[in-house]
Formats: sequence, structure tokens, C-alpha cells
Amino acid sequence: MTPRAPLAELSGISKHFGEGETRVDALRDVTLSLYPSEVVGLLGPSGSGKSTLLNIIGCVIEPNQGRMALDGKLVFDGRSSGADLRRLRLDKIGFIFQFHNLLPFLNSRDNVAVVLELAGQSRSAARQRADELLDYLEVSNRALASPSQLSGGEAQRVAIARALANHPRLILADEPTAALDSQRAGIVMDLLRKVATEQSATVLVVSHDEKIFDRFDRMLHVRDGVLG
Ligand SMILES: Nc1ncnc2c1ncn2[C@@H]1O[C@H](COP(=O)(O)OP(=O)(O)OP(=O)(O)O)[C@@H](O)[C@H]1O
Repeated sequence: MTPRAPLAELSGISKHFGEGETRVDALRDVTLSLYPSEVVGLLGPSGSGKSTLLNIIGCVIEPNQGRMALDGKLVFDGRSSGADLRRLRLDKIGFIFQFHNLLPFLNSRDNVAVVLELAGQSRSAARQRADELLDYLEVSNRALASPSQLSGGEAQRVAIARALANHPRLILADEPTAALDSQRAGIVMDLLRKVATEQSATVLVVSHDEKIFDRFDRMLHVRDGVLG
């Protein structure tokens, strides 16, 4: 079997906030590889560093130390990073949050299309792709509904459609099922698995939700900023 190249490769990543007495070491010397088509859980107590790790892998914040490559491209190397983080986020990464973060004044279709327009597509092309994605996630009958008219499960499916809009290689989800009952949580995890398999994407899910632990290929545990 050919060894698979990692999609995300982190080595010796550290991140602190503040200095002196107020300094918090949020991550210490984290080394980790994530591979295409896997669905990985990230677990740990509150304040252990999960969101910080997600934000570093998602190119939202930079670490203080370490090296990170995404999809074969060097993103951080020590202090000097010339990478365009906004571009990387738009091109390679999709985010899903617990409370879906849909824009309340846009309908489902435009909540998905807006990401594509930000990335430079015309409105009509963006809406066409949005319709395809809503169809893929089996929520196309709610395309013209506003977020306040959607059930929790429907809203989360629209949020997943939005996260998939740019064909991301990496999907980062922060507690995506915490607000859902078991059945809807199962549907969301089925969809994330489908994306990982059909699009060779890597899915990393921060979760405290025990009802989905059996859906992960493997689980990473972080405690006091250290990956165990
Ligand atoms: N912007 C910031 N400024 C200062 N400290 C921060 C900042 N972001 C995170 N921290 C601190 O870094 C540590 C790790 O926080 P992080 O949010 O990564 O934890 P978490 O595991 O995601 O927690 P939770 O499960 O409660 O969301 C905590 O001590 C937190 O207070």
C-alpha cells in the first residue's frame, strides 16, 4: 500500500497568550498529522487548548513556535510566515460551529452563496453551486427559508453546505452536534463521513458529545495544552 501524504502536518507547535504573570500556555509542543478521508475527534476538558489548536490548523491564528504544512504547503515555520492566511482559509478550509452561525438576514441559499461571492464568484454561479450543495445535503426544500425558520438539524445541514462551498480539503467542526438530539447528531456525522469519503477531505471535530464518539476513526486527547 502506498503511504498516504498527510493533509495537515504539525510539528512542535506552541502557542501562548499574554506575557509574564498573565501568560497562559495554551498549546505546548504539539506534533500531529491528519490524513485525507479520516474523521478525527479532538477531546479534552474545558480550557485544555482544543479551540486554540483548531484555530491554528484553520489558519485563524499563528502559533509562537513550530512548523505547520497544509496540503503540502508550508504555512508556518517558526516566527517567519509569509503565507496568506485569509487565502488559505478561503481555498482549503471549511468551518462548522455549534450554533451554525448562519447570517439571520439571508436565506439558506444565500448563506451558502455568500462564501463563494467572497471568494470571487458571480452571484448567479454562486447561487447555482449553493443549490447543488443544499441538494447534496438533502435540505434543498428549505433553500428560501431564513435561519429562524429552520429546525436545528436543518440549520446545521445548511451550515455544512456553507462549509463545503469552496471544496475544502479540511473541515474543522467545533461541537457540531452539541445542540442536536441523537438522531440529528447521527445525520450530521453521516454527512461529515460522506464528505470525508467522497471528497477525500479531512474532518476534525472538537466534541464533548459522547453519543458521537463511535463515529470517529481515531480520537486525539488534549490536556493542559499537551496532546496525549
Ligand atoms: N485570546 C486569548 N487570550 C488569552 N487567553 C486565551 C485566549 N484564547 C484562549 N486562551 C486561554 O488558552 C487556554 C486554552 O483555551 P482554548 O479556548 O483553546 O480551550 P478549549 O479546550 O477550547 O476550551 P473550551 O472547551 O472551554 O472551549 C485557556 O486557558 C484559555 O483561557
